[in-house]
Order: sequence, then structure tokens, then C-alpha cells
Amino acid sequence: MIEVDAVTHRYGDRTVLRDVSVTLTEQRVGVIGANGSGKSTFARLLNGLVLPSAGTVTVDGLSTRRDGAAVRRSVGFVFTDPDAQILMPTVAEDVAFGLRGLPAAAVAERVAEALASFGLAGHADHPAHLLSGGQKQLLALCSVLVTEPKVLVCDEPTTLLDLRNTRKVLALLAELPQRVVLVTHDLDAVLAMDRVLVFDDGRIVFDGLPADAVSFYVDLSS
Ligand SMILES: Nc1ncnc2c1ncn2[C@@H]1O[C@H](COP(=O)(O)OP(=O)(O)OP(=O)(O)O)[C@@H](O)[C@H]1O
Repeated sequence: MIEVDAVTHRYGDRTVLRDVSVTLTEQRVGVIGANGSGKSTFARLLNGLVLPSAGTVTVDGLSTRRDGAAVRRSVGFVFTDPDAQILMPTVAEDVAFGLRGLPAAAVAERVAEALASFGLAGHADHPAHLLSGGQKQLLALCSVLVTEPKVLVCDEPTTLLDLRNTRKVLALLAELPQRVVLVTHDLDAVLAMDRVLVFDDGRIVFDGLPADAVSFYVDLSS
């Protein structure tokens, strides 16, 4: 369970989240809203990348403030910009990075399996920075999932993907055993969620079923 309690967040003197409280128990939660409405900041709160200026965030009882390292282990985060999270020179090394500490044979097996399931097996030894934007996004997702987080937070993970890979990633997200929180501008993608939050000007202005959330957002934007 993810509990966001009375969270306000400011960057300098700019308030970007205003007294947000929400408890998430669903397997699939979508987050939509206008540019700058606070969605990414909200997503970053969930794994402690951002600590709230006021209020608390807990994930399965762990506080992002007090138990930051444990929260980051259990909540995987996929950034919009894959360059922000590709850490190692080659594709296989990048996937292996999150598994450091495990025996080499187990790492090799899990890396090979993960690369194959993302269609990246043929790129294992290629420099990660030479992949296309979409391939980098797949690699970022692959490198996070290989660590088997309990919750996956994705901030616009399909922005750089072509139609085929967008469908592939969305199908993969739909099948994951993990809980998923998906921030997106893709209104079709949230229709498959269990619950959708609509953000506007730092607040949750709608919280409910996907189709209702999408029509609320469409009305809000017109
Ligand atoms: N690190 C930061 N420092 C200062 N201001 C920031 C920072 N990150 C975000 N902001 C500001 O906070 C506000 C909310 O940004 P956020 O990225 O959370 O919105 P968003 O809803 O995800 O937007 P988008 O749909 O454009 O990605 C914006 O006005 C943004 O300029």
C-alpha cells in the first residue's frame, strides 16, 4: 500500500504539490494531467527521489524519509529520459548493474533472460549510449525490472517509442506481477488501469475509474 499523506512540495518558493493525500492499493494506477501539474513530482515522491516539503509518503509501511534506501529497493523508477538512468558502458553491463552482489552465473542468466524478453539480446555488448532513443527506453525498463521491485513507477515510459514498442511496453506493464504507477499523456494507455488520478495545478482533481477520469480530463482541458 502506498500512502501519501498531506503532502505539499515546493521547489524554492514555487509550490508544485498542494496538500495531496491519497492511498493506493490497486495493482494499476494511472496518473494524467496537464504539463506542469505535478505528476512527475508526485511520481518521484513514491520512491523517495523527492522528499516532500511537508507531509509523509510511506510504501508498505516504509517511510521515504526515514527508510529511503529500503524504499528505493522496493520501488523501481523508470524515467522519461532514459539517458538519466543508463549507468554502464554496455547494454548487458547496464542490466547487470542492479544485480551486483549476486553470483556471476546468476547475474549472467538473469541478464540474458531480461535482454531476450525486451528484444535486446542482439545488443548485449553494444555501447548503451549508441542505442536508439526507443531502445534506450526499453533498456531502462529492463534494467529496473531485472531487480524485481515490488512496485514500478513509470514516468512517461513510452514517449520515445514507436507504435510497436509502445504496445509492447504497455502489454508488458499490463502483465507484470508488480504494482504499477504509470504517469502518461497517453489516454488510451490509462484505460487499462484500475484507478486513475487526474492532477491539475498541484492537486488531485479527480480520482476514479479510467473512463471517467479521461472524460474529466478532456473536459478540464477544453
Ligand atoms: N527540480 C525542479 N526544480 C524546480 N522546479 C521544478 C523541478 N522539477 C519540476 N519543477 C517545476 O514543478 C512544476 C511541476 O513539474 P512536474 O514535472 O511535476 O509536472 P508534470 O505534471 O510531470 O509535467 P509534464 O507533463 O510536463 O511532465 C513545474 O512547474 C516544473 O517547472
